[in-house]
Amino acid sequence: MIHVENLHFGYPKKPTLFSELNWEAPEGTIIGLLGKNGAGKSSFLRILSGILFPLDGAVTVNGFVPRKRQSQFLQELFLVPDESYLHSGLTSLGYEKITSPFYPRFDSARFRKLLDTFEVGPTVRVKDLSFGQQKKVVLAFALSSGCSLILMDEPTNGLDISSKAAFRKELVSVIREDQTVILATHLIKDLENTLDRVVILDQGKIKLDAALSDLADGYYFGTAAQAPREAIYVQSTALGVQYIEPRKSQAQSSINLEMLFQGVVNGADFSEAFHSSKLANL
Ligand SMILES: Nc1ncnc2c1ncn2[C@@H]1O[C@H](COP(=O)(O)OP(=O)(O)OP(=O)(O)O)[C@@H](O)[C@H]1O
Repeated sequence: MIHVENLHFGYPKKPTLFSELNWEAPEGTIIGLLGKNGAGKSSFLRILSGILFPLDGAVTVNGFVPRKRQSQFLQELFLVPDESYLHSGLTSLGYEKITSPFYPRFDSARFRKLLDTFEVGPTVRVKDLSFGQQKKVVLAFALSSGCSLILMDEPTNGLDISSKAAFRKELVSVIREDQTVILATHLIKDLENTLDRVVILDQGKIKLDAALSDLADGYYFGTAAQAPREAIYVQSTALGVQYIEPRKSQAQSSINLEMLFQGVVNGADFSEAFHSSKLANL
């Protein structure tokens, strides 16, 4: 559903952000796009949305070229930006009224239910909502949009602890099997137990693109007093070490996304024991 081939992109008078970036995303997955501040996550989502244009290379989404912004493309894509863009005089229901006609599969009952779950009054004006509450209006809309591709830029930024938990719960329960969601964030822990795939963007390249199930199959995430010999990444804790090693006979462990991220950006080699995923650009 998403094909990115030899993408080259940079802002004027700035160093190149992406060069020869290749990526494919299957339909029906919840993908975490992880990267440090400034890695280019927002820019990547904007390129997929057709708001920014590649300098070179080819990008297609659902068979459409995003930069053409055709109506059939736009009605199947919803982008939740990091910053709030709601008009201050609107209420949530007013926002729904003017925006939902662009999305043929929009589910109004779900939107209202999600506003209730997120504890946002539907008739309160945007100017009287906090940043986090405004974000929840847009997240509720995105989850009700019915779009085949939903892009969320730092979705949990500004949400309190219980709202983050509510968002995670709703995300995994309302997304249909044919919908793809890309969640871009540097707040990695916020996405735990929601993702099917993880993509790590670093230094202009996709350093890891892997299904969580493959990671759990191929690697063991453990703690010990000392690192085992075969560990590919180790970090010290107050009580000893946390480590990642190729999984042998151990039962599957739960994946520590933060440690995975640190391992990847610090150059840990995930290629040897990991045949079933794509390790693009390595
Ligand atoms: N409109 C712009 N004009 C010029 N440079 C920009 C523009 N937007 C972003 N950049 C630069 O591009 C780089 C990537 O920015 P981007 O916002 O895509 O990264 P990010 O991974 O989303 O970061 P963060 O996690 O901090 O939101 C940064 O160096 C940023 O300064």
